[in-house]
Amino acid sequence: MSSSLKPLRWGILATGGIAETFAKDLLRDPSTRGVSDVNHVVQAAASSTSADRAKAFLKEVGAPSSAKAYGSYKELVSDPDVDIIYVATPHSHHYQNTRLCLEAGKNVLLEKSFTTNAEQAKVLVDLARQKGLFLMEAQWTRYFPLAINIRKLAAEGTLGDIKRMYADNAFGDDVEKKFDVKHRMVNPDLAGGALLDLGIYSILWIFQLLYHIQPKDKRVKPKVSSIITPEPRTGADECTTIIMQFATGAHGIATTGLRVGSDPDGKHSAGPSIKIQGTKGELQIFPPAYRPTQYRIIPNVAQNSTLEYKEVTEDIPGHGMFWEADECYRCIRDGKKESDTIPLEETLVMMEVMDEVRKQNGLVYPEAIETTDYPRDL
Ligand SMILES: NC(=O)C1=CN([C@@H]2O[C@H](COP(=O)(O)OP(=O)(O)OC[C@H]3O[C@@H](n4cnc5c(N)ncnc54)[C@H](OP(=O)(O)O)[C@@H]3O)[C@@H](O)[C@H]2O)C=CC1
Ligand SMILES: O=C1OC[C@@H](O)[C@H](O)[C@H]1O
Repeated sequence: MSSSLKPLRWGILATGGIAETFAKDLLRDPSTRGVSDVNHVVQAAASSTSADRAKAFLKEVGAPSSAKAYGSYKELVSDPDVDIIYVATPHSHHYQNTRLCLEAGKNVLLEKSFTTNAEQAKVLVDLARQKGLFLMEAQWTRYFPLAINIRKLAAEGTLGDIKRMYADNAFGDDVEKKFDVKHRMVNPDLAGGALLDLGIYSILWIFQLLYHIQPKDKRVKPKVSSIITPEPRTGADECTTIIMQFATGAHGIATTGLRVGSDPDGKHSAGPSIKIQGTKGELQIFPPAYRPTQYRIIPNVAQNSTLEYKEVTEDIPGHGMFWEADECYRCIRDGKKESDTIPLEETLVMMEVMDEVRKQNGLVYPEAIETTDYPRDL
């Protein structure tokens, strides 16, 4: 597929599960999602394991034969033909890897959660600003048309004043059977645990409505109260519940966990996992919170709401990661250094909330991955 539009030449840093999904989405024809103003190119991929691994990755995702395969991240960031790097390593590595990219003058799309703590996030944000580079946290769900529609109708007051939200993103796995103690989902050395991996989606849904669409003076860090139950083998957080009170007075209750899930039978029998409760009505979103396709609106009859009950389904033509990539394309084309949909300031506040949750519960990761020292071998 050729395009007359200027290409955005992507470098993929790491060759794991999500890197593969992302690269495949990048290579989808944009017209299948009704988009005609972007031109993504997979220019190169790097694996810290070997160049062969990067080569196999490029083949697997269907990249053009001209795409370069590197056996180290350093080689990737030195490639002058790469415009932007997608960092897809575990959370523990985000700070070191992204700093490597920024120091080399590359724009970055960084997987969630941005870093292990807010201090690291601040260093990256300051560095990107100082160097005039584009930097964005890959909160892909915010770019779904479904999420854009929900933010819009809430901002227009369709639900009335939003007073409370519940948001759950949890898996119901047999943890010991599914995750070896070294697995990134439970391994503290990789900043594993429910909070940074899954809980961030519960928090991001609450932030979209109770923070992002609010007037500027209401966009301040919420009060936070939380509890964590640790995973018995590793001490990573296994079940985490957070209550936030925002400047509007609204409450946001974010839950996450590894052992009891949002959608136990995978058929939505357990109902919605996100509830946005306004004075005129409630909007409910069905799981999974990270890739939702269905919501419904329920009128609040006690307040004579004129809202009508409505169910909406929005299918996704692929996995859905291309929408955040399209945002990167447009921002870079237009000379923007960050996205309005997840501003760096909001990423920092979300990181501060997660720091607070960890502090309240004594959850610390190893010093090597909490430090802002650079460079550091992990
Ligand atoms: N947006 C989304 O829907 C999803 C986002 N994620 C996020 O993406 C990131 C990666 O997750 P995922 O792809 O599932 O993870 P994987 O374990 O599948 O892949 C991580 C990759 O990182 C590289 N890596 C470098 N150092 C290490 C190390 N010490 N241990 C393990 N891997 C290392 C490896 O690639 P190589 O050998 O090539 O260097 C590895 O394949 C996380 O931040 C996670 O939160 C994950 C799943 C879904
Ligand atoms: O971001 C994510 O969304 C999907 C989950 O499967 C994954 O663990 C998480 O990292």
